[in-house]
Amino acid sequence: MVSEKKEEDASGPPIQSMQLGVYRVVTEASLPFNFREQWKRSAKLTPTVLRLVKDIYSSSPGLFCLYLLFVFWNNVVDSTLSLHLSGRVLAIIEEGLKAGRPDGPALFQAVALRMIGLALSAAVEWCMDHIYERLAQRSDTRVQQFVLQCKLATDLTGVQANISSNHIHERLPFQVFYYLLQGVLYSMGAVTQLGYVIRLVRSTGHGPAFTLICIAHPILQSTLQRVLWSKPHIVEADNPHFLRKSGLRELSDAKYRQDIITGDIVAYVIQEFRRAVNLLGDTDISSPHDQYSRQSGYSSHLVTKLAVELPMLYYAVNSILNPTAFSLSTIATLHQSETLLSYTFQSAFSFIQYGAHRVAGVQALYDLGNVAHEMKDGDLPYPPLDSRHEQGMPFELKNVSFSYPGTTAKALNDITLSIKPGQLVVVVGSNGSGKSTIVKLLTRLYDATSGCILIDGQDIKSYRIPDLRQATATLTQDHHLYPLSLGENIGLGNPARVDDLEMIREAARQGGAEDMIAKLADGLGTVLERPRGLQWSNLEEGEKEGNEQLKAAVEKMKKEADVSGGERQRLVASRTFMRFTSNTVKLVCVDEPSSSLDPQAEWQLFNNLRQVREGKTMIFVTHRFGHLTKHADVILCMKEGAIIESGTHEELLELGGEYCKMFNIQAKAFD
Ligand SMILES: Nc1ncnc2c1ncn2[C@@H]1O[C@H](COP(=O)(O)OP(=O)(O)OP(=O)(O)O)[C@@H](O)[C@H]1O
Repeated sequence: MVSEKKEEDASGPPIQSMQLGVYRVVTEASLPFNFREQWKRSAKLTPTVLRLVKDIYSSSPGLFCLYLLFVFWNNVVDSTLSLHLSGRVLAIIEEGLKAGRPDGPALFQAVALRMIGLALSAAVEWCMDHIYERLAQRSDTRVQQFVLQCKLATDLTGVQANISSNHIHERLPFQVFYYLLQGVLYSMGAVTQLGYVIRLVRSTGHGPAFTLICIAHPILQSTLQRVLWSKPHIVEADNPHFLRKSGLRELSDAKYRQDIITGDIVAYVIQEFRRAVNLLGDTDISSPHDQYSRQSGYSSHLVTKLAVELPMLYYAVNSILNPTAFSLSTIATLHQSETLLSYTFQSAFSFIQYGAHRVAGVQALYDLGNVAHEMKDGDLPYPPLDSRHEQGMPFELKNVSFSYPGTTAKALNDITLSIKPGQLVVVVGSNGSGKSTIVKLLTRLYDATSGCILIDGQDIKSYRIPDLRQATATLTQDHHLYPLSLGENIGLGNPARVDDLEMIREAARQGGAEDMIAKLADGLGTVLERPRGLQWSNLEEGEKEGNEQLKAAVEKMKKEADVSGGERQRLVASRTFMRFTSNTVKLVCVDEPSSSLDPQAEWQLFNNLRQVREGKTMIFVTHRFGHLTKHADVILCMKEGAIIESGTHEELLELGGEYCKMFNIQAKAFD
């Protein structure tokens, strides 16, 4: 079922949405060709093309020039030269046939020349392939470095606003460069081949009609065929039965095994899958691109097909009307030229159709470097030279409200609060009450939407961000292990001492990870999260059977060590202890890091953290009342983005409010 609907868009070209089977497809509406518009759009992309060419050139100037030379030879010179040399061989053969005696030396010379041409062409292609990969890899590395720098420099607000930048493929710039190069060369090739064909046709006494017939097929194909790839488009599967069927199919994934088995829902899943299939019926689920192409009607399909045979019809008609017009060798040469010309024109047209779209992809990559960083850096050093920060970082929050980027709901609502240097603050409250958010604002991962946060009487935004980062240690349950060695994972808590094994071991002891590291065969050298794609095999079990050597090779592949959730938390905690070795930390924020830790490990972790408390303000977010709340200088109890109670454990119990209620629920469990 196909339906098309045009939508007016205030800025940019109008868009149209259509239903193709189970997909909703939104594209730019097809407008009548407007040269000025096209020119304006292409001109906008010129700086991107120039930057792209400059980038590829700078990645290796020598290889770049050599590659251009070879590609020019291959696409422009070689094809026309091959036509000419093959044509000569055919002409000599034909003359020999007519005379009844072949001209041996001339034929030998022509064939030898054609062979030399072929050998040269193969050599150029071989070199081109090698240079292509080298040049491409150098370009990829530059792109990877650029993307890495841009992404690492992006703050959380930028990350949240730029979801699409995750899908960048490093080969894209080189592929587009190659594509543009091909486009230019195909166009040049088209001109030279056209020149050759016109000359050949003239020499046989035929006019431009035959030349037009040669290029009719590519022209008709590019104008009559509907190609979705040639325009910007969005595809979304929106058929509810198709979506349900896909969701149910995914339940066979290994990650759901345990839930499916324990839930005993196999029969339900199969029955629902069958139901979804029945409801979906014969609705087209094939690729939307194929469905879009199939929309070109039968007549355009037929016309395009017929156009391929036009030159043949021309020879046939001429052989009746004017039997001496074409010799067989001329027909063979013309047929060869016409095939080549048709292919070249087709490629040149496709370049014109897709070029702008592909360059826009590179533009999106370059735009990564222009992501506006919401987080503006200040110029005050931290800690201020004249302050009393030996005790820890002091805070003053004045009417602070905050909504996450792209949302309107207030995660924090009008918070006013004072934290003295060196205080141990414990934040408690129900899920979603804003506990983690407050920590994110104090560590300047986000800026308040309204109100202000002062450190030592100065706006948090006026301090230099790198100084604040160095003065802060965080430990949350959201931390991840890096795909690096365990030693680096811990050592990077203090990058300046990442190689100091003694310090790393001590941090591992404090974080409770010492014993688990000792159990691993590679110890601190173990890499837990191996970067994806570094080892794989496409062997089926049957292929290994009977081939002992292959089996042994597979067994030899490095098995990835794995650790439990609690052990991961211990490793991350060790990284935080390593951070303290920098002696710059004035604020420690610990956000519920103990969810997977056993009670002994949790108790040990908090004790070890309290032992390094000297000279640091400590903020703990927790759901568990016990070790921490008793030691807290102040407990903040949060609800719906606001602080509803604050005071010591005893004060809040006496108050008999929300904190007292939550404490009693936990205490009762042990009565
Ligand atoms: N990255 C985010 N984008 C949008 N909204 C968010 C984001 N993170 C949190 N929120 C929302 O902000 C509110 C406060 O969340 P926050 O994580 O601070 O709560 P919490 O008290 O720490 O909860 P929990 O006890 O469950 O960890 C919630 O409504 C949450 O849904």
